Amino acid sequence: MINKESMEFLKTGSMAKDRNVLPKELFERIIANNSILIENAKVFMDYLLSFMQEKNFTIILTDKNANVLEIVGGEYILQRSKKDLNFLKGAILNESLDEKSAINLAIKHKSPSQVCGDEHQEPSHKNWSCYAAPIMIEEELMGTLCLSAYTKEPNAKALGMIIASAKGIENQIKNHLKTLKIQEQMKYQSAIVENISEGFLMIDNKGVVTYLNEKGSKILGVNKVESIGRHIGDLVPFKPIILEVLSTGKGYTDREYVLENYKGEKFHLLKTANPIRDENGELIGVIDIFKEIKYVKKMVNSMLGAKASFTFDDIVGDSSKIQESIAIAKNAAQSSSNTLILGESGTGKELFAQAIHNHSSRRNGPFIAINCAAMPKELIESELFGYAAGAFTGGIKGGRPGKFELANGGTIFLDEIGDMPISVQAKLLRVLQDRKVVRVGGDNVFKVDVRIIAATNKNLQEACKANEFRWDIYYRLNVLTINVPPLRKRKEDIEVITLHLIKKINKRLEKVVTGITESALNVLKSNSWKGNVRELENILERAINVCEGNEIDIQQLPENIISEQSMIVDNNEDFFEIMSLEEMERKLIEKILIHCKGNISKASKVLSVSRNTLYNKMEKYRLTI
Ligand SMILES: Nc1ncnc2c1ncn2[C@@H]1O[C@H](COP(=O)(O)OP(=O)(O)OP(=O)(O)O)[C@@H](O)[C@H]1O
Repeated sequence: MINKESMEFLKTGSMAKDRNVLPKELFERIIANNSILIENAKVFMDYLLSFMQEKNFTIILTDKNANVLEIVGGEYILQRSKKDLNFLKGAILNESLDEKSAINLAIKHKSPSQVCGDEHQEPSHKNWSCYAAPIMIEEELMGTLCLSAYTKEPNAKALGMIIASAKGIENQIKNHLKTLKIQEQMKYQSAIVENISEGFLMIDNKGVVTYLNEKGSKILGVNKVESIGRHIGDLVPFKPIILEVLSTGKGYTDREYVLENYKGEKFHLLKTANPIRDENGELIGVIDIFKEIKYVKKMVNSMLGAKASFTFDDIVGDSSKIQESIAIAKNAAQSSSNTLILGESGTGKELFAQAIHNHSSRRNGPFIAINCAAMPKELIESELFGYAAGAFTGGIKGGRPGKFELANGGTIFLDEIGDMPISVQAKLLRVLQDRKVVRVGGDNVFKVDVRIIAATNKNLQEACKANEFRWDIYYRLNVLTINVPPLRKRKEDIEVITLHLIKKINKRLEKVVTGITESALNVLKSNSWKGNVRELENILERAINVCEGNEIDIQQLPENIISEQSMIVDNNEDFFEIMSLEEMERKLIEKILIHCKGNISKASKVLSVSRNTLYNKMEKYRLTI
């Protein structure tokens, strides 16, 4: 209670020196910066106030610069301390003339201090005894706590009390900071767990869900918030395998599972579950991470490069035959129907298959190619359809998806389909009919969305007649058919393909070959190309490797190609004589000249060189008519 006398004093009593008070905005900023200090100190300040019997004191809290942040005390004593000591929120005490005040000393020495009665320098302070203690966190000063009693007499317990309270505040702040750190970490952790593409489930040792992320709740078909606190067995319509980890104490990595939730949604998952143990090794829960296999496959495909790199622009050739094939293939790209590409080996069937895929709506999906002839018969089935966990000894634990599953959402290219073993064809028929795959040794049926392109250099109808290939498969594959013509039936394409391949190989081998001489090109044009474009590519690669100039010449071509040309000229004559390439060229020109009875125009036509080139060669080899 403020009595009459006291009121009188407040009106007339001597005032503390008029000292600075922080401007409002700056004070608000300082308050915000010291919010943790204030929040934790306030509890102690209120407690101290209620604990003390006498009410002739105030308790103030300052920041590290002696700015008053908080003040508590009885109403009268607050007014009095305001007048005598400038104790009010926002006051700047370090500018006090009284450098020897308890607060300034505690700040300066970072240790508790007490200043009583006449020890004060300021006259208005002399009726007070002050006790201050620094508040330190990790050796850094945060502020001070000060008790000022309106009495000259020192109080034996006051300093001890203020030191203990400052220590209490320090501990409180440390805990507060720890909690904030933990909260922040948890925020990060939950941000991570919420943003991963996998489902994340945590149960305690009784099987009760303690955490489930958004993705996990989608897969399990349950409400994320409502699941917390419920037993996992009550949430799903199947026996949760995560409970096995609780009973065995053993986790597992990347096991494959197919689950169906209460909504009837089916998920094909790869699961990893691990027990959580406390510091004594006691099992306290299980963490379960499950990812949808379709994303795993996508990743596998992108890492294995299961992509089609060629487009129709890569199919070189101006002949009407190849242009016709390209037009049919472009049409095929617009549909998802099964497609059969027929052509001799090396004609570019895979090139066509890739171009079709890249031109189709599945271009962003995988392109998976498998050569049925290059694979041991026993492996084809599991390569194509995968195998279930434990299907055979030696198989990877947990099973493996096959090419059809990996091609989901894209295209599968079955090269050399004519070589597919008859035993595997029945299973292939099922995929062709209803796009369903059953792994070897398994019974789960996986639906796949795959476009099938098959290719062969065999006559499939003949193979069907010989019971080596199933008619039903043949008819299903033969929905759209593309015939890729052999190179010998489109000789007009040889020049443009050669130039295209030279560029391509040159780049790959980092060579400087830019072209081919006319005579070398003519040799190529008259070859029969049993191995088609692949053979041409190989011959050019070999030539570029041995070419020292920047044009490929006859000398760099293999002998069998040149001799094939001379055989055409004189196929009655055995050609086993060993001779140099130049000799061979000379002999060839000589034969042609004889064959054409010295007619230069005719001979140059047969040799496919200009008259000038022929004259030059004749001069070089000293040939006359
Ligand atoms: N028209 C073309 N233009 C450019 N390059 C071509 C052309 N045709 C084929 N090639 C190239 O020839 C090589 C063989 O082509 P590809 O592998 O597609 O033939 P294939 O018919 O599938 O062979 P196989 O029957 O032996 O599997 C590849 O390097 C390909 O790029």
